[in-house]
Amino acid sequence: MARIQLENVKKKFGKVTALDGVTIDVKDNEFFVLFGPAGAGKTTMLNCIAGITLPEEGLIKFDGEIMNLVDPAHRNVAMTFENYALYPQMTVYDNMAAALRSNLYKTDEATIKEKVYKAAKIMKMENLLERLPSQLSNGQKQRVAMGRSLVRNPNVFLMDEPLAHLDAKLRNSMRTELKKIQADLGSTCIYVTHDFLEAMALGDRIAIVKEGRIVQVGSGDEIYYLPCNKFVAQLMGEPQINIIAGKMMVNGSQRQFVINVLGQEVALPMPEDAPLFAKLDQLGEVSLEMGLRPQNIAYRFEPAEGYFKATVYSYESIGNKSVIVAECGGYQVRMIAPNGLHVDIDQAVYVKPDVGHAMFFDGQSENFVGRYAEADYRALANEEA
Ligand SMILES: Nc1ncnc2c1ncn2[C@@H]1O[C@H](COP(=O)(O)OP(=O)(O)OP(=O)(O)O)[C@@H](O)[C@H]1O
Repeated sequence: MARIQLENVKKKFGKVTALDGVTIDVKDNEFFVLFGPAGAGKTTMLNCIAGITLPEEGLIKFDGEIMNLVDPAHRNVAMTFENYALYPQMTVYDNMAAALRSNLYKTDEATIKEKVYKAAKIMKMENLLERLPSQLSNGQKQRVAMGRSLVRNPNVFLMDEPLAHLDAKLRNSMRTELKKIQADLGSTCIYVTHDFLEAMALGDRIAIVKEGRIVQVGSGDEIYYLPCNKFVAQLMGEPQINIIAGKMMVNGSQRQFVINVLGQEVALPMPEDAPLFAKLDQLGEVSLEMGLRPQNIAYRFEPAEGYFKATVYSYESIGNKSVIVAECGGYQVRMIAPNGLHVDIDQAVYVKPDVGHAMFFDGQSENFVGRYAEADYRALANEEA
């Protein structure tokens, strides 16, 4: 297993810049997640590490050794592709054994058998070993592709959305299994996903990728609670964080976040947080955006003090919970609710933002300015580092 580094790696495809100076340092034995929107450059990063794609600039290092000119077969990486890449004419057993039988590894058949059965057991597919890929479901093919990586002892596992085609239940159990396997094998793993929960569950650290650049690297908690900008805050969370534009004002000794509701100024009283206010004061009276997670907006169906009247725009289940989207004075706010409520579209709902959990972004640059209880979250992030 190995430490994997990319230093200022650049890759263009024609006019498209896929990687625009990527630097990452993945520790030995780390589970490192690449998370970002489609087309951000995640797969290209894996391909550069595997040697399938040659970057125009920058270095790829394994344990400090420059690999740029080492061909893929000699990098000893195990890559699991989203499209499985199985040999159609070979049984599952032979697919899994293929790499070990190659000239490069020349493993004896008894060892191969032991390794294939061990991987098949982990992947819960001992009963599939005699089948051909055409006789497998997509989810089963995916497990074979993963199993094929597991039989090797590679420098690094590169996994490109390996669980994407599995149904939700299998995906959950495989996710737990994967993390366990990685810990047991003591392996370095670089894992691409679109799925926020998967990134949070698996990553020792997560790198946020946007337009060929690394925007932020940190533990899941660090990125979730202390996102470096609005883009990261919006990416990290399901349902997405609420963003409300406004200005911080002082009224006597009371801070207020003033927002515009249908042409009227509405002031939200802000609880005291001296370090946060000091940061905001430094900025002066600039436009801000307040980020408030859906779980930090309370709702009820009868009027109450401190609650704003809104109407239900949608009520939708997202698995084990639901999201109520409410419309209030031109704003749409997302809130978490239990499944199975009796809620009608357009009915009245009363909402109350718990602004004591807010984070703030500069309205112009969209960079993170500060948040409530920031020191506590920084301490949590340092503990995890
Ligand atoms: N072989 C190629 N030829 C031309 N353009 C490419 C090629 N491979 C990738 N690109 C482009 O490079 C950019 C990065 O692509 P990449 O596949 O790395 O993104 P990604 O983050 O993995 O996206 P997804 O999550 O959709 O797989 C995209 O704009 C893509 O269209």
